[in-house]
Amino acid sequence: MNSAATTPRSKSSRFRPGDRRLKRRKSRVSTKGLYIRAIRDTFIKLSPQSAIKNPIMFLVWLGTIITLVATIYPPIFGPVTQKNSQLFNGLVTITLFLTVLFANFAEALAQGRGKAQADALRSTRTETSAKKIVVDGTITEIPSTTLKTGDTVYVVAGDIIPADGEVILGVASVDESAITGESAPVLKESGSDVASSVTGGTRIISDELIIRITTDPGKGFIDRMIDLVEGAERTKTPNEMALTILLAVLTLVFLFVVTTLPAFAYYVNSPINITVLIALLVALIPTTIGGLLNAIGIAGMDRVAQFNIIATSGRAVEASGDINTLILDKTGTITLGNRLAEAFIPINGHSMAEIANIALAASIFDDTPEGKSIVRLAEKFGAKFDIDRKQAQGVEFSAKTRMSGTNLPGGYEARKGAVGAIKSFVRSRHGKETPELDTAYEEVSHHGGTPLAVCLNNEIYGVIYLKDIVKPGIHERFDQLRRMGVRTVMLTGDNRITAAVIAREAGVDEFIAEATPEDKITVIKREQAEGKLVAMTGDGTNDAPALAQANVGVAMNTGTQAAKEAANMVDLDSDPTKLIDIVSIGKQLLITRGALTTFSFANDIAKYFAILPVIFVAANLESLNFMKLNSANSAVLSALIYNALIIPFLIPLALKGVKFRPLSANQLLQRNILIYGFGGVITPFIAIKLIDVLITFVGLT
Ligand SMILES: Nc1ncnc2c1ncn2[C@@H]1O[C@H](COP(=O)(O)OP(=O)(O)OP(=O)(O)O)[C@@H](O)[C@H]1O
Ligand SMILES: [K+]
Ligand SMILES: [Mg+2]
Repeated sequence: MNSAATTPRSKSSRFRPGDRRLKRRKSRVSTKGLYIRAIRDTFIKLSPQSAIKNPIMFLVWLGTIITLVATIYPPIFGPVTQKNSQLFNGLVTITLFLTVLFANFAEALAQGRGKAQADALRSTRTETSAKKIVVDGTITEIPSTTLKTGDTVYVVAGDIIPADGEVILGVASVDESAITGESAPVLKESGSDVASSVTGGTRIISDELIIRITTDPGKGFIDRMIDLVEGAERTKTPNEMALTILLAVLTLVFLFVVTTLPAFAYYVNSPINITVLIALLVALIPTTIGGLLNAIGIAGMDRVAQFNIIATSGRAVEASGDINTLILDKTGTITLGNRLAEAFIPINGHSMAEIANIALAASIFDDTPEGKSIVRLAEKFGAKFDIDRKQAQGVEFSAKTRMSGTNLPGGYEARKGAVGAIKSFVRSRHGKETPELDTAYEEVSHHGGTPLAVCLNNEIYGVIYLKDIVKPGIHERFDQLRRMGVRTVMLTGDNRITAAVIAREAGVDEFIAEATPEDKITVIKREQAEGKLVAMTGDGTNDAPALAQANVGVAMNTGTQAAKEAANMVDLDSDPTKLIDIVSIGKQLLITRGALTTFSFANDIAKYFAILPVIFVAANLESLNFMKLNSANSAVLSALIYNALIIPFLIPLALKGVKFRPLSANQLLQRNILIYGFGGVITPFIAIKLIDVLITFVGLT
């Protein structure tokens, strides 16, 4: 952390109480277009190269072809009976084909939104030319796609910034709506930690800038964003891999069972035909979750994108659902962050005028919002700075020194800062500390304010009260997190008392006061050593190592390139509280997948009971047919129709995610088993019975 952390970011300063600022990225595509595209992709996905990527559905696809052959030429797999009629084979074929199409459609629909977003992004990235500054200082125009890391370019109002980079000279306003969807221009200037990074594809709307390019062609932020929303880079996450393997193993087991059935059936004198065997196989293998698994993952990434967050990997999104510890800083994240000087408290017999004068002198070069507000307050008290500015020299604030000030002519040093920092400053100059200082500083701290001690050389004049307010609603959000089993740790450079007061008011579980930027990484490592997953936000260059170390590191879009590269998510709105939403989205993704897996497995039990009696009907195991389905054929068909229809039925749930409640992992598990496990067993019995009655009524079997 550095001075950047105390500067309200251009965007978070627009935070209004109660305003969640989670306006969603406006969808630039029509729903109709989305569906047309999804239907087209549904059929493209039937190609073998594409179909094989989903082994479960591929097996169904193979089964469809076999039953199709049996439909065209029924005697091919044995004598034609009523159980093996052309009509029955044909109906099974259609049902199986629909099953494959439904699964393809689910995936295509999930991908569709991302593809549409990618198209929109591509259209903003027109082929631009760049004004490259060459060694002798002259400018040559080259295509922006040939720019490399380290090149220097010149841009002027109206130009599109040709590639990602850092401003090295100039101040200008930039329209970043192409990436953030936010129309208000953002100020960019060199030297500033938070405002010096620019993104290729955005447009400069005033003044001019000189930019050093920080990415190679095709590797820029917008390129990465396109790859991501399009799903080009989507590799299966570890969780998805594990589930895919489980599903594959289950499928193999069922495949084995089903292929050994004919021998067994023959033994009990009840030969089975191939169509029924395939139907049984398809009913048993986990087609529901197999068909929806990819859609769930893609939709999770998409939900993150809708919150204006760029996640660089699906793994990060999932990890955010497993987070145990959330590290947040105080100023600007938990509090509103526009700390303003509220009062001066003179001590040691000094007057209000004296402290106001020294505070003014110590703040005259301080550009932080704190510094500026101190100047305003001091001037209200009639303080004046009548020394020639050129004779004085500013001492910039840093989170490490925790103070700032001005060196005045004649060797005078005016300083203000954290009480501990000023105490040691005064001590090093053989000044004395008084109990009055502690009284004043404790009073401010007990109000949750930040006390700044003011001194001139070795004499302390008093305390400035910087007022800061806990964001409304933050307490409830931490309560939610606690219910989800997530611990929150507040890290602040402020003193222990202030930290304790704010921590209590905000309801965080733990706080660390007088923290240096390095402490962030220490805390992360400590938590990780205990086997915990940690999430944090940051924006400064010195946050980069911690962002990289955290399991989920969210960089602010206003932050430096270093921070953005180290993080695995970038928040385009630069709202540090969004970390809380990210955790919720991740949890929802994991829960949705878990719920639908449970439902899928539970479903198969019922289908098994619907079909099994059919197979052993000749063996007089009629007692197995407790569902009293009309006929063998209608039982098989009903189970298959249910098996197909359940996929489109669950698509909305897979894409939207199951209703999310902030509960602990254990409570969630219990809830899910109850709803999706129990429901998953009951639903198909009822549905299959209904379908059986219906198809018998219309005379299909
Ligand atoms: N402009 C400033 N001049 C002098 N001292 C400052 C200034 N801004 C902050 N301080 C002091 O330095 C301390 C550390 O600042 P730092 O930015 O590291 O932490 P913070 O803003 O209090 O909390 P957080 O880390 O949550 O942002 C502050 O608590 C305050 O006492
Ligand atoms: K199934
Ligand atoms: Mg700060």
